[in-house]
Amino acid sequence: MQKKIVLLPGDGIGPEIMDAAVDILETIAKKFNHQFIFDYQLIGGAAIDQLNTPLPQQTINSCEVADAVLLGAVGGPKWDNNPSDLRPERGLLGIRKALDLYANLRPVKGFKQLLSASPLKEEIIQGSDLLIVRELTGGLYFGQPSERNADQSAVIDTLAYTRKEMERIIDKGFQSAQIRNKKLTSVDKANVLESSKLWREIVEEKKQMYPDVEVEHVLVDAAAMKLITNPSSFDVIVTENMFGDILSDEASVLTGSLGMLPSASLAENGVGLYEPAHGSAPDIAGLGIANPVAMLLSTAMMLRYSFALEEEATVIEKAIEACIDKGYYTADLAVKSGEKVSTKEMTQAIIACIEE
Ligand SMILES: NC(=O)c1ccc[n+]([C@@H]2O[C@H](COP(=O)([O-])OP(=O)(O)OC[C@H]3O[C@@H](n4cnc5c(N)ncnc54)[C@H](O)[C@@H]3O)[C@@H](O)[C@H]2O)c1
Ligand SMILES: CC(C)[C@H](C(=O)O)[C@@H](O)C(=O)O
Ligand SMILES: [Mg+2]
Repeated sequence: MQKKIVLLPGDGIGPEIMDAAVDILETIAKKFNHQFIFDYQLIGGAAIDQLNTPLPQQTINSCEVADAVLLGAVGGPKWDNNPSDLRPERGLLGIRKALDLYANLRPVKGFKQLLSASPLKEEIIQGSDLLIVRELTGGLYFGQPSERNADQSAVIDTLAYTRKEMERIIDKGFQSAQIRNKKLTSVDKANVLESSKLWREIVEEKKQMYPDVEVEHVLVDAAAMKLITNPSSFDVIVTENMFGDILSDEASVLTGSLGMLPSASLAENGVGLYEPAHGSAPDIAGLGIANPVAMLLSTAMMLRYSFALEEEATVIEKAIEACIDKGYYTADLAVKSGEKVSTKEMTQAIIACIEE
């Protein structure tokens, strides 16, 4: 199989974990006789530095004709004081919007060998396996107006959604539950927000179409609490953009580190962008110690969802698990025993397992 993949390393640890993804993809290509053609493009701070824009048109054009897109991370203190339209994060939001990547799937499944790496009690996280289905192209992130008034004495952000935007992500939530454990938790703030009231009505309407799925509504504040007191009560969580952003970082605690959480961002037309849930980790950038697992699990998701290469995806996931079983871990994981390794060493260990 021949596939063209756009690579957007971005900033901070982005290029370090992207190198890991490329090494793994080359190993998979060799083992299964595929050809992956890589097309490196700029996004985020790297693009601002070179082209004075966080999202060059060339990057959008390349993504539009690719079979899939892999993204590292964007952002960092260097650009934190830039005007809003020259922030690296604008590049990420822009590519999500340009490709209409409305459905962000963030699976949260811990490895049993890493139960002790979480600050939560092992008996609480044991058996937790959930999927956050986050709306990615609407809500507070994109609503207009979003601005300050002239004398800076007031500010407004807008939480806007159309019914259609809500319907398609809620459908994705139901469909995801159908192929998992058939339980859908819809998270909203319907006791306060008009947008959440419409959201809840749509979930109620839609549930007639998915009679095999059990549905519950949970307010976002309570959901935040339940996620770390009773995580195994969740199967699929569907929620709007901002709530999903916050809950997914919280959920990463179940796995021991934010560096373990992959994601897939999908459009209705089948286009997919794959990226770890974490950011550019400026505090450890350049040290060679970033955890590559979130990036590599995202790469496996790309093989599965965009290329239907189920076996290849499973080979990567199993190799990661085997390395964790052998005791390899990166510095972000607070495990008690094993061998602490660098990004490159972890990647090499995973490659060795794939080649076995
Ligand atoms: N998708 C993205 O590109 C994305 C996501 C989140 C944040 N950001 C951006 O990243 C920058 C830093 O944000 P932040 O510090 O709030 O969040 P962050 O996710 O970058 O880091 C939070 C903490 O987790 C650690 N961490 C994250 N990923 C790790 C990995 N793979 N291995 C080891 N440790 C890891 C970091 O070292 C840090 O201590 C900001 O500019 C932010 O806007 C980008
Ligand atoms: C960097 C930022 C714009 C982004 C978001 O909020 O969506 C990030 O936190 C994420 O979770 O992918
Ligand atoms: Mg986030």
